[in-house]
Amino acid sequence: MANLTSTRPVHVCHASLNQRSSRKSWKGLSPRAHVVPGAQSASPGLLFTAGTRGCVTSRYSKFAQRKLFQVQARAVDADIAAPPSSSSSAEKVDVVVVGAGAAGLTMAYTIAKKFGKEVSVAVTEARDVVGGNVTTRTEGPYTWEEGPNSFQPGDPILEVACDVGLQKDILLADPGSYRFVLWKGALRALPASPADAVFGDFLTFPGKIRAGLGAIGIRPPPPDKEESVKEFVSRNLGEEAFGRLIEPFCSGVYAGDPAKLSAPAAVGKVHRLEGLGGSLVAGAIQAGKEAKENAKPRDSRLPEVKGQTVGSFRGGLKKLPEALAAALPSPPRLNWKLVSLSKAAEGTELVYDTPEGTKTIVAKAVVLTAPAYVASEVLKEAAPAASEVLSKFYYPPVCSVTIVYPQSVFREPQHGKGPPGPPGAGFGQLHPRSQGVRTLGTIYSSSLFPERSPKGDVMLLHYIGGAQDTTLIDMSDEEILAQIHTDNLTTLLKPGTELPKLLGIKRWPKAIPQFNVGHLDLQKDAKKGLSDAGLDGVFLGGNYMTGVALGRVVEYGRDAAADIVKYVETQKA
Ligand SMILES: Cc1cc2nc3c(=O)[nH]c(=O)nc-3n(C[C@H](O)[C@H](O)[C@H](O)COP(=O)(O)OP(=O)(O)OC[C@H]3O[C@@H](n4cnc5c(N)ncnc54)[C@H](O)[C@@H]3O)c2cc1C
Ligand SMILES: C=Cc1c2[nH]c(c1C)Cc1[nH]c(c(CCC(=O)O)c1C)Cc1[nH]c(c(C)c1CCC(=O)O)Cc1[nH]c(c(C)c1C=C)C2
Repeated sequence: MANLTSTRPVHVCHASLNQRSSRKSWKGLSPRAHVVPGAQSASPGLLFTAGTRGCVTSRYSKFAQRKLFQVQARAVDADIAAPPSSSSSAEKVDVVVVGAGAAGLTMAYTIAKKFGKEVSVAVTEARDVVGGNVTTRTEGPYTWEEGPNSFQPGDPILEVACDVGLQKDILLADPGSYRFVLWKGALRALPASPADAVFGDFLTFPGKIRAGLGAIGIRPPPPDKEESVKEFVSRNLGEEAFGRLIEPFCSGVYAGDPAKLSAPAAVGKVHRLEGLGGSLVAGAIQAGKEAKENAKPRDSRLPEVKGQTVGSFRGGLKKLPEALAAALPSPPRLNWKLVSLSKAAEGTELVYDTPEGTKTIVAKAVVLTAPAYVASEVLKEAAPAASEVLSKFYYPPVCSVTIVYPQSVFREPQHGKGPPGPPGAGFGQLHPRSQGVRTLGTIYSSSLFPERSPKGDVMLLHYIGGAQDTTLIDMSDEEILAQIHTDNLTTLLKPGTELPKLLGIKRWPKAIPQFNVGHLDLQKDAKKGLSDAGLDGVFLGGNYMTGVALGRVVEYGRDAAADIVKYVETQKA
């Protein structure tokens, strides 16, 4: 059996968009294979594998290629931020955004849209595809996500989606989509509201009393140190609420370890409430008042968002990065891997490894949206202290596994809300580490977005691995599939159900940055390290700085664009 490890390099095909130096060269196909450290490895599914191993190009939709081609042609004609024809002369650009994930593309799009006349912007991307963690796949009648499965439909991400023409493609899942937690052999629906928590059977009677008293402030006072999520929640709401509610939540957002995650950094919105009102309940009332006072009129293009819904796009999440990339005045430079940064007379010099050799850009401002471990590497020479701090952000491995069972193999669950898959309503289920199931959680993909798989098929997305199970990634595809199926037999399936159809296993050797105790200090120290090295024009915009939610990185890209432009203007003055 193949034993794929986290250190396995990924060879990225180049035979797609090649959009550099000269008018002629974009058509050229470079045969050179390129190793991209930090790029994520994709294991092809056992079902649809032919010819796709290691070649990400095939996943890039023809539509997006055509769109980028059109934009490319426009950009070349207008000579917008066109790179120099000679590799020896450094190109000059006002803002370079490193990384064409959701954050970088939103940042570049916003700068171009709002400030495009005054400020030039270029996006550079190490891989041959845009989207970063957002990697939707379509094979035959199935469409599935390998990274994020959906987003919280906050106004910023919805507004950006409308701006780039996706208004009609926004999908909001059934607002009654239950989140289930496995507890003592049964799946139990997570309380959807405080009233549910009080009157439902998710917590025992003593557990409810403890949580209720703690929430109104009858609990030990905050200690004089940064608490972990486990400490903070156990102190405020009791051990039971922690184990049944918050421990699985930490898996479902960070794939993390709640004994290590920092309360102020990882669950800042809840942590803040205690300080705001003296207790969680008083703080929530105060925060509600503040939110009402600060509410802005809502953009009329945005859909109404009801209940516990989550969002995506027709065709999958990748539609957003593709639409952002297509709306840029000059397309992202794919296969441009940043290797180093240094201070230059007119700003910051960026050195790239590209299929045409080494290229250099000098920028007034640089926004690094690549992961912290990449930022650490490229800053080694120019800012050793910042580089050292950036190497400390921890990203555990996670695998995402999408499979299909026929509807007939599911048991009728005790919760009475129907089995996964239409017409059963549900978002998915989480498995606390204490419950003896290795899979972290399962998204009911075909319940959430039924048009992504044929009727009668139940498509499930599993996440497995994380901060408390780091050796999972060393297992073979067959072993991972067998583990997922065993776990499904425990939680969902009729005994004797046969192995499912496997659509794909995606290995994320470094998945999600952990906002562990000390995270806020690391963030401050990383910024200070840059400033001490004289790199004031280099901005850290990765999700380890902004927050991990997809909606949050888009919000950052949109809202921080003005600050970057302001900085550029001070440099031009
Ligand atoms: C398995 C998984 C599940 C998730 N589930 C959810 C979810 O359900 N909901 C949710 O809201 N969020 C989820 N997230 C989190 C969310 O997807 C990410 O936080 C978000 O997509 C990060 O976007 P970004 O643009 O900040 O970074 P990235 O997407 O990491 O983009 C950074 C880009 O930088 C590029 N790059 C790297 N090195 C270089 C270099 N040297 N030179 C140039 N470019 C470089 C990368 O190739 C990449 O394209 C999930 C994440 C993972 C991994
Ligand atoms: C089990 C692994 C993971 C699942 N999703 C993620 C991981 C690591 C990543 C993730 N999920 C959410 C976010 C965004 C958080 C935000 O602030 O918007 C991220 C980065 C959303 C989310 N998913 C679940 C919950 C409870 C949340 C928070 C907000 C919400 O209620 O929607 C639950 C959940 N996540 C996963 C599963 C299987 C699952 C089941 C109920 C997968």
